[in-house]
Amino acid sequence: MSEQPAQHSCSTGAMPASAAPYDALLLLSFGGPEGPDDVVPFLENVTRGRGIPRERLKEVGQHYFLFGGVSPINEQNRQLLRALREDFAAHGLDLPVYWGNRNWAPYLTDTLRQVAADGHRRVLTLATSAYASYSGCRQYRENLADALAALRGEGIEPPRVDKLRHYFNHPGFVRPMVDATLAALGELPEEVRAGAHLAFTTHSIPTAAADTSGPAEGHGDGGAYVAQHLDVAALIAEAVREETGTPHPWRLVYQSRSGAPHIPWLEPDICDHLTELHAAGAPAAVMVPIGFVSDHMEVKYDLDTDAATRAAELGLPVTRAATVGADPRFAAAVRELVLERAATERGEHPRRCALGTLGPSHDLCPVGCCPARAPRPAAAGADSPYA
Ligand SMILES: CC1=C(CCC(=O)O)c2cc3nc(cc4[nH]c(cc5[nH]c(cc1n2)c(C)c5CCC(=O)O)c(CCC(=O)O)c4C)C(CCC(=O)O)=C3C
Ligand SMILES: [Fe+2]
Repeated sequence: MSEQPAQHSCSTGAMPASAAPYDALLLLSFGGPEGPDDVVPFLENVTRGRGIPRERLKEVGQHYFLFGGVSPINEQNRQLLRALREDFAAHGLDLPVYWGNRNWAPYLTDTLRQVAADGHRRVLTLATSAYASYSGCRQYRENLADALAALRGEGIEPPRVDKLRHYFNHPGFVRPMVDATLAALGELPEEVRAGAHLAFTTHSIPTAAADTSGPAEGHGDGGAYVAQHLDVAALIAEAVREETGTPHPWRLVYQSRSGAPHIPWLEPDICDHLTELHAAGAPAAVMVPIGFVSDHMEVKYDLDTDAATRAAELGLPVTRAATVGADPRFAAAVRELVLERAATERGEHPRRCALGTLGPSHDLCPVGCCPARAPRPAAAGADSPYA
């Protein structure tokens, strides 16, 4: 797919670069350890009250120690922050960008305290998860509610917080992944390239969470999480076919499973899938981590180390496509989404850009969207206890 920014853009040229009524953007992410001493406290933060088996935690700790105790995710977010600030400045959008995490410094509550101290009253949130699910959406909304409650407890009047719609099907998210898939195909030996399978991969979640992902009225169709990923996978596979003239077989597969073995999670696992592909005579595969926004630990360990080792044992040539990371097209997409939502909040009717079959996602998560097993207050949705 060629680079045609004008065609990719969903904002009209005449649209003023005004984010009003918003006065700040919050980049909200997972967080990760920055050294060996951080690993265990980080994992304690992640798993507090979440019932993850001890064996799994030891294993995950080892993944981090293999990389010197440093997760790539914080550096990825620093790069995304820079890309967003550069893009906003280049387009005359005067909107400060803050960064806060769920599980490690800079912690969300500290960031929102600073946002309030800087005098900002309406904050729009960009979460580093593109899809609907409890882990990727409502849990972040619960974290926002907790942070707002903490500020109230300190006598600080917290800002009003909204969250950008899911961006999985925005061209600024999909098109960099098309290019990355083409690049990863190009890294395969030429003689196996044309027959290569595309393994689109995302985080496995419990099937019960997948089935109830997205708005309550959509439950029953298998949930928004899988449907959204299938739409993105089909878009990328089709764009790759147009570009290469070759229809590469593809499948949506899963990785990074945790939880007790008797609880069903989404399958097949990427490693089992590679084994099956090899047994079925596939000459090669490209792993495309569409479920993730940056090349963080789930990508660097679970794909580049674990799945790559399995492929090497099998003798199956495998490459891995890059995630969008700080791609300027993704930064531009965030700007478009900010301007779109700001216009909607002002009562205007902006163009809402989306590729694929599902259409643009909702701005406000309705009541019952991606429900938690144990209900807790969640901000930035129709059931938010905050104005
Ligand atoms: C859907 C989803 C995303 C994608 C959306 C998003 O990006 O939000 C995601 C991202 C990430 N998950 C991450 C790390 C971990 N996730 C865990 C555990 C879990 N993830 C789950 C789901 C997801 N996770 C679930 C259902 C669990 C089990 C129970 C629970 O806790 O809900 C655990 C505990 C041990 C383990 O089970 O592996 C860790 C350490 C990191 C940081 C990587 C780094 O450091 O670079 C990132 C970006
Ligand atoms: Fe996770």
